[in-house]
Amino acid sequence: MSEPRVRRAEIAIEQSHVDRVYTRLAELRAQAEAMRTKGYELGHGAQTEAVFEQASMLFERDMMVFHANQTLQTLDAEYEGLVFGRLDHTSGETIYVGRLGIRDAEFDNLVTDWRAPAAAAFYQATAEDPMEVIRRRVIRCSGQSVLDVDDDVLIADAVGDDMRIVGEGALMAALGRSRGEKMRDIVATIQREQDEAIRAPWRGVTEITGGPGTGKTAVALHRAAYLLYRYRRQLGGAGVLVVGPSGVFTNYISRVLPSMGETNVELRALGEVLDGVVATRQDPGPLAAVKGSLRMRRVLQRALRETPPGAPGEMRIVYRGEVLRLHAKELEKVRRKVHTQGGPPNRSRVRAAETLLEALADKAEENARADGRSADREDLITELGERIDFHRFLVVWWPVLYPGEVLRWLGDPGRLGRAAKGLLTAEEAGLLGASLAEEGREYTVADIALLDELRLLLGPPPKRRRRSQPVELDAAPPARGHDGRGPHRPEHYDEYSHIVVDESQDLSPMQWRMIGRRGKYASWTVVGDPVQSSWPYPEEATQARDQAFGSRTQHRRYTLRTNYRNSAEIFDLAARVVAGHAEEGELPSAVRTTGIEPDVRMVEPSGMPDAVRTATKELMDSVEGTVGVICAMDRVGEVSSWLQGRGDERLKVVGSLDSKGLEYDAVVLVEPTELITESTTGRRVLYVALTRATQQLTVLASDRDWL
Ligand SMILES: Nc1ncnc2c1ncn2[C@@H]1O[C@H](COP(=O)(O)OP(=O)(O)OP(=O)(O)O)[C@@H](O)[C@H]1O
Repeated sequence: MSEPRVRRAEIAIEQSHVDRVYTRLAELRAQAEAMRTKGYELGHGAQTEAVFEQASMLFERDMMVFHANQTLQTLDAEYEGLVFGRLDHTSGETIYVGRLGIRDAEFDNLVTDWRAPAAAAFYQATAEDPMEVIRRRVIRCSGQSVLDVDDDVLIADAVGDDMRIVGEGALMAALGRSRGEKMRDIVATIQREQDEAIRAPWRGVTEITGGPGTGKTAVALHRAAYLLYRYRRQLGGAGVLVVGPSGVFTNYISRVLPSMGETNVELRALGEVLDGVVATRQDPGPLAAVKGSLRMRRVLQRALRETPPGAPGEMRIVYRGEVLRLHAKELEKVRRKVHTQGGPPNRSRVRAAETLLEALADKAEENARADGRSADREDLITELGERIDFHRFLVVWWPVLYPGEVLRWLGDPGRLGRAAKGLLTAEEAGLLGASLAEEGREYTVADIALLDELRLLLGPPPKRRRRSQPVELDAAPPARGHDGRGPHRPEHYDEYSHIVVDESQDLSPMQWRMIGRRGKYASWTVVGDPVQSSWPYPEEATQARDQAFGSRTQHRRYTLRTNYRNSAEIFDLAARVVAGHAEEGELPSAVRTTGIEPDVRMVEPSGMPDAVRTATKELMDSVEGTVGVICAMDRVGEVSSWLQGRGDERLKVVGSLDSKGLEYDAVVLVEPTELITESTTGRRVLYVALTRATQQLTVLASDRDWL
């Protein structure tokens, strides 16, 4: 038979199996529906009501509805190709691998879940170690139709006459496909080195490093799905948190887990970790470095111990006809004393009252001594402690403090000077003060870790006040879970059972503290690439990170070495830019060549708008998928205005730091030197931007300094 005919015949064979799977899926769906209906009926039938009042029956009914709903949710997930693989074993057994395990009415396997041990060979078998697999087949479907099949022969000698082989590489085909707005899952083509990291044991800390495009993000998400499948009992209830660098990024990856049937994972960007605030703005590099430094913890601690603005500078209270007066300095002393005793201020008001009463008693005794009288200390403390005017003073002098307001206090040069003394340089304090003093400012991503730190240092506000004033940290509720839907957890939930941190090389020490707080009992998967780091002080971050992991002793590390994203031509240019900034062997190797070299054009600054328009149009015409225009962070608005009127879903303008983790079919990179100078880590940011394109790259530069 000719190759196309063989292919058609093999597609037809697989189609008949896929048809059986979907028929069975429909049956299972109908059964689950029926079970749900029956569950509801159990509770409502009039004659059965008395019987079902019994708690155990009600429990049974609830479980029935719950399970039926869960099954329906799994069956209804948007599967992009439910069946995607087949293994033919030496024993003659054939198994199909898919996104979900399905059995027929006789309990025989129609599809094996990709995460089940029986499916591991699909990812791990190689020609050197075939694991008794003769042929591995990738089946590509669209909806319920089989489009193509692609085979790998692992034991050539065992291929019988009736076994036909087609195709020349599912991986290359997958890599060459155009990119859409959202990342796709890679279940059908996970590579062996990736599979090892995905299936690593769940306890302790699993670190996955590798260069750009090596699949770290994909691997981390597939690992989350795998862990939830294998260890649902241990992990499912408490939940899994995935933290990414930006909202653009979490949106980009938001489809991957649902496409594998997992909807119970919370995705949050670093600017959305704290409930109640969503920050998307980035600070300039040097300012972000100050805000992220561990020294900020001391600065914040000092700041919150100061007298709040607007607090009275003097206390006067009349006791038995005598005016007792505490001056500013005396009040300060009382405040210091309360703070020195420790404990968060929002939990210390009672202590503040007691200490204040003691100071008033001292004052009364002092006055009495001067007049040759005696004063009864106990009486005074009891009487004043019950007086309404004392309490009125107390609530303004020791008010409930909110993180947002304490952070704003540091916009005052006097307060900042005192809090930062000996901790920040004058230049650092200047940057910080100017940023926090801005009128009506929105929080930046780096502020969120400071607010979270303050939340802990201040302690929770009393419940009653909190209800009436819930928005001190700003109004909008954060996006939770996929598409804003997500598991419902209490505010400031900190008991996740597993935390995945993507682009971890960029977390500041303060951000590590923020995430660490949420993972006190968690195991971790931490993904990153030191060469792409935009954080200037790695030692400090390592220290904070180790603290976040706590006493977890199991630590395993996987390194991915193949770049699946960039064409070799594009990656060569990127690698040249970081040469000298990466250790030997730290850069991955790109496996795919396209024959299209990156196009580097010299352009006068005045001609840049035209050049950007031209290059963008060319790339939009020549690729099918997305085109990204990447520029320095502070030029996003300007560059977007050059492209106004080209409204197209496929086109995105993005700042250098926001391009982390994303990818496009083609990229126009504007003024590479600006990406180096805007940041404290210069070339690494440019390296990130240069490694975003899968097919084509055009660089527009007015100088050659970056090369
Ligand atoms: N085994 C695979 N099969 C198909 N596609 C893959 C595979 N591994 C990675 N890819 C694709 O390669 C691209 C890069 O993957 P991913 O974004 O996970 O890499 P990364 O290491 O996180 O990159 P970066 O560090 O640059 O953000 C994605 O489009 C991903 O789908």
